[in-house]
Amino acid sequence: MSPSAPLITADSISLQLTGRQLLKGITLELLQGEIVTLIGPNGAGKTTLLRLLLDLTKPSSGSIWRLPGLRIGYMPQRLQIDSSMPMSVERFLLLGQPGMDVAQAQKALDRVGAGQLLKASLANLSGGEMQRVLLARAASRKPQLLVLDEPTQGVDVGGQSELYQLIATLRDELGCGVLLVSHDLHLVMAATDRVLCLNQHICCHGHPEQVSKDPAYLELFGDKVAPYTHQHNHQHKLSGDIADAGECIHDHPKKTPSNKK
Ligand SMILES: Nc1ncnc2c1ncn2[C@@H]1O[C@H](COP(=O)(O)OP(=O)(O)OP(=O)(O)O)[C@@H](O)[C@H]1O
Repeated sequence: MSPSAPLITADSISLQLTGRQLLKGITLELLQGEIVTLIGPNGAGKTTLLRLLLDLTKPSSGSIWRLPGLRIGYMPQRLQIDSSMPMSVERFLLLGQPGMDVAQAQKALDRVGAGQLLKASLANLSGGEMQRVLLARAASRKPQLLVLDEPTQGVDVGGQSELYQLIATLRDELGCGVLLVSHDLHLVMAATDRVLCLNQHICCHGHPEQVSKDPAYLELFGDKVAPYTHQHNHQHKLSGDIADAGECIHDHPKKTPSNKK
């Protein structure tokens, strides 16, 4: 497979659930070896879009193509752990992963700088340790695509930069594509190839450096490299729907959201 072979292609996908339009007209391409970051405000549909791409939910319209036999490593946004049920990190890494042995579990932890945690109890991990263990599990089966839903949740700012650096290193080592959801645009800028800004539809997209000079981007994010605040010049109803019948009043880049430069 060539370094930039398509892994997943979505063509005009939309999703309506219980009468609400959650996603509208999303077209995107995920390529091998590329880190794509999905940003957007709470409730923008980021997790919902991941679920569609992972084939956990079907779109109401549009189509999604996946590379046949695509191996995906998924890191969920949060993991509910019942503290009354003790589970070691080792057991968690082996659980539901047939063919994986303790040596491979150790290697997966070493890869994310958490080798010392093999025998630790999952319930006692710090926020940063837990994110590394989740990342180790997602990356443990040589995925062609890593899908990471807010991988730095609960991690302090210094730890967040380290984690993003680690994700870029994993991409280089595994040669996989990466799709990650993040709220902290300023931190992911350095470790991402392409940004997709989602608010039910794709508001803007492109290479971070190109996008950071793009008037549409500046209109959305301002020109400060500061903690990410999301601003739109269109209104959303309480339901989350766009008030003006789905039409944006800001200009959209003409390119399709692929990495065609
Ligand atoms: N199964 C469902 N049925 C109905 N509505 C849903 C369903 N799943 C999600 N939603 C709604 O879709 C919207 C988008 O949710 P989603 O979790 O995708 O947002 P998000 O961008 O990931 O948000 P956050 O940044 O807060 O994690 C929300 O308003 C949510 O309530």
